[in-house]
Parts: sequence; C-alpha cells; structure tokens
Amino acid sequence: MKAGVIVYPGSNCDRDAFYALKLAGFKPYFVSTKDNLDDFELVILPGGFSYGDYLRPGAVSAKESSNLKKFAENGGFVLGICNGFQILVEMGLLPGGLLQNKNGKFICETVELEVVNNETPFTLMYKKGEVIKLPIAHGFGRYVIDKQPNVVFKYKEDVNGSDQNIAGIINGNILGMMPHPERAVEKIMGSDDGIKLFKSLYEYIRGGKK
Ligand SMILES: NC(=O)CC[C@H](N)C(=O)O
Repeated sequence: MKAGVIVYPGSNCDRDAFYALKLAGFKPYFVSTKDNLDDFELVILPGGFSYGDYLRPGAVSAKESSNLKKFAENGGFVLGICNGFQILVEMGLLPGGLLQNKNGKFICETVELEVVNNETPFTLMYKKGEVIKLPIAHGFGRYVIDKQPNVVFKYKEDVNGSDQNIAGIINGNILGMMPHPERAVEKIMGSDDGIKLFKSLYEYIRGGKK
C-alpha cells in the first residue's frame, strides 16, 4: 500500500513520517509535489519550515504547482502535520488560519489531546473522548476559524490560544493537525499514542472502504 511523504525545501519531519508509515504497514516513498501521485493511497505533508516559513508558514509551498489538489479531489487521503497543516490551510484545502502562538513563542512540549471524533478513517482505532499524549513544536499553531470546522483533536488545555482549543480538523479525506503523531509511535519516544492514527488509515484502506 503506497504512501508518499512530500519533501519540501525545509521539511524536517519527513523521515519521522516515513518511519511511522513503515511501522503501520505502508510502503512509504519520499516524493515531491511534481511527482505523479496517482497510484498512492495516502500522501503526508510533513512538519518543518518549508521555504523557511517565509512569508507565512506554508504560504510559499502552497503556491507550488502541485499534483496534490488533483490527488485530494480524486479521493486520496491527505495528512498534514504541523507545517503540513499550515500548507493545507494556505492551499485552501482546509478552512481557517494558523497564526502565531498567543505567547509569541515557539512551543516545544508534549501535550494532552482529546480525540473528539473517532469516526474518521484517521482515528478509527481511538475511543471517542480518549486522551492521548503527542508532542507539539510550533511557533504558528494558533488555529482561528470563523465557522464551525469538523474537529478531530482538541488540546485538553489552552496551549497556544487556538479557538475552541482546536488541534486538528478534517475535511472529507483531508486531515490537518498541529501535534506530531509521527514523533510518538514507539514507547521509547515517550508515547506511542500516535501509531494508532497511521494504523487506522492502513486498516481502513486495506478494508477497501475508500
Ligand atoms: N514542527 C513544525 O512543523 C514547525 C511548524 C512551523 N513552521 C511553525 O513554527 O509554526
């Protein structure tokens, strides 16, 4: 089952995403936005500082001519993690915006999240309301929105000033989240709460429910 990790200039969580995909059973590949994505089941936009976060995080990457929109429109699964979430928002594939954290600082810590929606292909293996621990590492993670999005993850506490403590949202087959599930896939990493996200997708796609 092929999954692509898009490597932008400045991505820095691409290898972690690759590792998590492999652990969950996928056959991962590093790809670029120019690659033909037709025979992939899933594409991950990883975390990092694509194009140095100029002019805003994700703004330049979102302007790349890309096969991503076509892939998403054809029903392919897309997962944007941290900078990947910022890119999806800048592309208009997910609603809302990601602004500088309320305290003006880069926040790097492990936080508690609530799985608000476990009825998505990305979260099937979690229980509704389950509290999980994942790392965050961002300067621009404050999610703002002028309508009600489809929320999947919420911070248990206000960590960065996000509206409704929103940490992750979904729009059809596209999920964006600021916390890093790929950095919590084995106990030795401090938490393995993230692996169920990758395994959920694997099982869902394998079941042919796409
Ligand atoms: N870990 C990351 O993806 C960094 C996120 C982002 N570029 C920020 O600082 O907001």
